[in-house]
Amino acid sequence: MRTAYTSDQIRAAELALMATLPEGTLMGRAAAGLAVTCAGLLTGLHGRVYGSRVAVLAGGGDNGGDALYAGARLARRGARVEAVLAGSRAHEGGLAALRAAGGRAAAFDEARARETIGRADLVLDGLVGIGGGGALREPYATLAGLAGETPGLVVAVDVPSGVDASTGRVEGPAVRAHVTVTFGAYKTGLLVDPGAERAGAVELVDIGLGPHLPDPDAAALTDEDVADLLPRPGAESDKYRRGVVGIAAGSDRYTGAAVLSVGGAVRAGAGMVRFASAEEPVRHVRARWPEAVTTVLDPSLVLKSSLDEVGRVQAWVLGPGLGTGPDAHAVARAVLATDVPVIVDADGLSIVARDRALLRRAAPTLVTPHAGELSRLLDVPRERIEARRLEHTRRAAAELGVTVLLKGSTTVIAEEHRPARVNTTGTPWLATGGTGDVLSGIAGALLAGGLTCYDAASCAAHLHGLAARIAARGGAGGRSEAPIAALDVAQALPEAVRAL
Ligand SMILES: NC(=O)C1=CN([C@@H]2O[C@H](COP(=O)(O)OP(=O)(O)OC[C@H]3O[C@@H](n4cnc5c(N)ncnc54)[C@H](OP(=O)(O)O)[C@@H]3O)[C@@H](O)[C@H]2O)[C@@H](O)CC1
Ligand SMILES: [K+]
Repeated sequence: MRTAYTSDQIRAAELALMATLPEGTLMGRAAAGLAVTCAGLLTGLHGRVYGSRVAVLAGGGDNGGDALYAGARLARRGARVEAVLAGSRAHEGGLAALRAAGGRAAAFDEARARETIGRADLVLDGLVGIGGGGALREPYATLAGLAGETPGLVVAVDVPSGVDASTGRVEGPAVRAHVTVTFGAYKTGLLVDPGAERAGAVELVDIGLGPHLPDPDAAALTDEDVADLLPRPGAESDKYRRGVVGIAAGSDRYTGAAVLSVGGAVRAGAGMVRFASAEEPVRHVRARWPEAVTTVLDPSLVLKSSLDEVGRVQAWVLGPGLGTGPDAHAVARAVLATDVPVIVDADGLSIVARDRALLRRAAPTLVTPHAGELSRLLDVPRERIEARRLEHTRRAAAELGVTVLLKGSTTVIAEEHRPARVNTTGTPWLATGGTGDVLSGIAGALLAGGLTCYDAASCAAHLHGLAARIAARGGAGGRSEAPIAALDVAQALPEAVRAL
């Protein structure tokens, strides 16, 4: 598991560790690790460090200190290092070390900074780290913008400046890095968009913080974690032990969403899928997935909140393509009145956004909105949700008393009193119609198989992303990615499970 922490958690751990070490030890470790990564990148570019040009953007705090000390190490190896000092003060020891190693440094001047950054092979962003707060002030903001225009490689020190290390929030200009070298532990803001996307590839430098870290603020599951969590059938398994999932999805108008959701559940290993809907979607599901046991719902029975005719299920998926009219509302009411876990997705979310009381139930509930749907659930503008994904996912979990999976470039999962889970397995090709329906089916199968909402959501997001990548590459061994359809994602699920 890749665990991540807030700035405050890191700071507390650093204080505890620093108390056991001579002064400057931690910064020395950080700068040494940073310099090794930069040297590797420069060697990759030119075959050597000697003669390459490095621009150090140094803020007034210790983040600038790290960058200056690393610049000094590169200067000692023959790099031409120029530092732009952004603050009214600069880290004294770092600045002295850089100058002693033959590097140059000058206070910010826009024309000169533009030239220095424009010709650099590598720009080291040491403007602000975990001590940053709010939108970047000048001249930091201008420097972040100039770093964005450089043809050279951009390496962020600890976090890309302008990204909130604790949340991934970005307000105003922020550095977009190719590589972020982070110290001691991952910061949550490096895993959650928009911060994650600004960070590029993240490299962790161990400075000995491990024993002092508290429970994590967030975590991303690895393939091994998911393999351990996934329910696997044993010799004794029958369909009920593997999990029977009910899917209430589709309508005469939207039949595809139902086919995709059922496909996700079948391919993710449900013991059995019971599909309940109107006549037209039932016809489509039977044609595509003969494994599913279907029931054409009688609207008059559903109005009495009765799903008895469907048979026994261990979890429900509610919503894809369901519509939002009175019949759909009656189905939602009936499903949410059951005493088994329910996933509410798509149209189901529109229904509960209008009638939140439906979410007050004793059994666990998982909601799987994208930013627009969460915006309706929380009555918060979509842009605010996009900018503060983690915060709003957590808020929804607390306010609605459910587990929340927010879809997007990095999927975030929140449940009260648990670390947020972040999924990073996806591919941009996943952003296509119907993939969310497949995800709901996968999560349904896992929930019926006995996982909690928290684990079912995390594992479903992980597998969904892996399957999408496999589908986009035309198989686990493929190198380049190509467009995919939602059904391809469902079809690639077994290969994703095999690849774990
Ligand atoms: N502690 C340790 O053991 C270790 C810490 N390490 C390193 O220290 C880093 C933390 O250092 P830190 O605490 O000095 O804060 P830091 O990130 O440099 O920011 C403060 C500076 O930024 C400025 N500034 C802030 N917000 C701003 C804004 N919006 N816009 C513009 N400026 C803004 C602020 O300006 P001021 O408010 O003073 O005017 C001040 O100059 C950490 O990320 C890691 O790299 C490693 O060496 C490993 C050991
Ligand atoms: K930085």
